Amino acid sequence: MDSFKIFVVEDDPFYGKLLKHHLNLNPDFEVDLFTTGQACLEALYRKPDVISIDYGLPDMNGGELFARIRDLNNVVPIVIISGQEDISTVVNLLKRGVHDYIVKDDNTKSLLWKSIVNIRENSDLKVEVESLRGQLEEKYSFDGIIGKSQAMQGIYTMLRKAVKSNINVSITGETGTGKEVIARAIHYNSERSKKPFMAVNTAAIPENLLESELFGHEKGAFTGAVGRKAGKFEAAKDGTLFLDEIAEMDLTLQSKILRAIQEREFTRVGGTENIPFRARLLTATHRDLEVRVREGKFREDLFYRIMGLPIALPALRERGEDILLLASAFVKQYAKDNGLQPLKLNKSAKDKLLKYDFPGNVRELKAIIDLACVMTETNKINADDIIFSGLNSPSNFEYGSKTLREYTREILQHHLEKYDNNVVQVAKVLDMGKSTIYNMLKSGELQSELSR
Ligand SMILES: Nc1ncnc2c1ncn2[C@@H]1O[C@H](COP(=O)(O)OP(=O)(O)OP(=O)(O)O)[C@@H](O)[C@H]1O
Repeated sequence: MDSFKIFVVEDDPFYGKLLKHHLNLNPDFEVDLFTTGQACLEALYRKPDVISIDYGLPDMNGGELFARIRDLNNVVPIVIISGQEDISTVVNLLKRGVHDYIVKDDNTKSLLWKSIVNIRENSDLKVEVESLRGQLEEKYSFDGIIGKSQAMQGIYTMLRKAVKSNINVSITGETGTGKEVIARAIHYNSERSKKPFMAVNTAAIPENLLESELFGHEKGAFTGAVGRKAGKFEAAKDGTLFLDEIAEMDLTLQSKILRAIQEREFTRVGGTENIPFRARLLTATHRDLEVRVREGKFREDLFYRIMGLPIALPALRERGEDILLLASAFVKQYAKDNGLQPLKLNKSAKDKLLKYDFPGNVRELKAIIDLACVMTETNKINADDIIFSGLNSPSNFEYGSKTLREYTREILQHHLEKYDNNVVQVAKVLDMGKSTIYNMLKSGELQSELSR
């Protein structure tokens, strides 16, 4: 950790040395002593991390010195040490941005120590928060979305419109096309970027728990509701709420969502209080919602409410050479994450990728590339290293007389048993959307211990 630079301005040389000696007990503290305000001002170019000022200096009082420091450096935290008689003046200085004040008595040196430790911890935290924020913004900036194809250019145009307004956005696209990536990019590039982003995959949560997950519940609302809990609508505050797989929601819940959007308020399960809904709403589905409306499975009024700005993500097979851009980025990422020498795709591997139709889209491409990086024995990835996974492999059609759906069901059933019906784990191992598995469980096509 870097040393923490402290300026102590104290005209009494004995007392100054006492403070310096005490603070120097911390090996991370680097303390400089000044006996006049002027000397401190002249040293400001050395960028102290904190300045402690004695209020009664001979050449200017603490208030003046504070003001002159602020002219030159408007961030460095300042602590003022004063006698009893100056307290009211110093308290006023707190309102003008002085960080802390300490009355001169026997406790001064330990109080100063505590105050400086506090300031330091906060500044470390600030740096951490800023860097995390930076990482998030980088990850979900438009630059983080890979793709130059004509089809993606249209998406960027819509994205630019989405980030400039507050309109609801409905994202559609096959599984694995990047709907969540787009939702995050909208949030992190909008003026709400510093506010919460709450994502809920409505298909991944059992129906009987979903209402409470979305709207929260009061204590005792149902068996197991031991305390009051805020739902995602509340936790999103004035940030962004992303409802993924919205088409899967049942009709009763759809009407509750409609009320929250229309009236901009909702109630917790088991509660009566109206809670305001202030977040921006983004939704996504891999289904054709119009068809669901025609089938009577999705409310028409809700459909129009959430539609807002529709963004329809193209399937990967419609993005031409973006396949190679994404593949190269995933190869680079894999090598970086695993501390390997740079890896490259050779021409035969690229040709093989371009001929495949990627039913699992970008997610599937990533899984194929990760596997290829494991398979290769050199720093080149060849066609042989590109293996289309069990679920989507074209060769599977050639075996026996089963349909791909039947093979999928068998593989999933096997994995569910192997992983104790842990859907999240199975989805991860097979690198497929959780919702597909949940849907097959719901429809009875798959069986878990829980549903048997
Ligand atoms: N344009 C892109 N650039 C970089 N990575 C992408 C892009 N699109 C998708 N990905 C990556 O592909 C994977 C799947 O993306 P995501 O989860 O957003 O898809 P989805 O459409 O929401 O899937 P599902 O329908 O299953 O919920 C993620 O690892 C994501 O980071």
